[in-house]
Amino acid sequence: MTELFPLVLEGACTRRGGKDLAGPVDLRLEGQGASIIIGPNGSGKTSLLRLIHGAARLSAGTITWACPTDTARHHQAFVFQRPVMLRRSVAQNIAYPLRLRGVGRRAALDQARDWGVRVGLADCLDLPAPVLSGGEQQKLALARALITEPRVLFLDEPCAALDGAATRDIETILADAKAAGTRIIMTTHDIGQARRLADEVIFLLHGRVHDRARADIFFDAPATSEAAAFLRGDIVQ
Ligand SMILES: Nc1ncnc2c1ncn2[C@@H]1O[C@H](COP(=O)(O)OP(=O)(O)OP(=O)(O)O)[C@@H](O)[C@H]1O
Repeated sequence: MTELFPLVLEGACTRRGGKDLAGPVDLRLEGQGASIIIGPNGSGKTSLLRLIHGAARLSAGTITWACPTDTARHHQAFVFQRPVMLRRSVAQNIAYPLRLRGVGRRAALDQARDWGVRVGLADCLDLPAPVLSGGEQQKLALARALITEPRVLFLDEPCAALDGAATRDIETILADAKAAGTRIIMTTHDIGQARRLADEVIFLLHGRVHDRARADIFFDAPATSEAAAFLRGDIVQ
């Protein structure tokens, strides 16, 4: 199996309209577990995630996977805060990435139905996807991402608009994916969620990595006063 990691960022920046959205960032990511990116509003969490995934343009520095970048991209999936639903059934939505990869209609739909059941959408598989609730749409988005068996799953605030029950279901799906070997790189505003899911925390401030530590160390004894203040709920600028 092709090795994707370590992933190494050196002086990586992304700019838009003459403004640095994130960077410069130096980061080395190994191939296991869940890295959770946290930080104040506007600190660059989404921009960094998009940059690593290849959805934002690298304006300076380098991002190097252990394999060719195209190969790494093929093994990634990205889940957005507000998933885009195709005007098709739930099962057809979940099957869509397999169809794009050339899997036949029947085989893709069979797998999609399996994934739909796994994420708790068994009763909705034949409904039009746009009628689902926010939590159900996010479960669909996860099934649609996981059906390609990505080695790396990027998630940008996947539970931001969800209630507690839907959030718990999504976190269970993510924990299962991690246990099955999927590398998770995710942003969240929710410190409790970061505590529940993180193996390591990357704390951003002004587009840069201000602190990074194993999750237990970060939450018990953050190394910087800004991270400590953020965890207390203070406004950090
Ligand atoms: N398309 C864009 N064009 C110009 N500026 C942008 C764009 N997207 C984001 N920004 C700015 O870049 C900075 C980083 O934004 P980003 O969304 O990455 O931060 P964030 O930490 O994810 O924020 P939030 O917690 O509010 O979601 C912010 O100052 C934001 O206003």
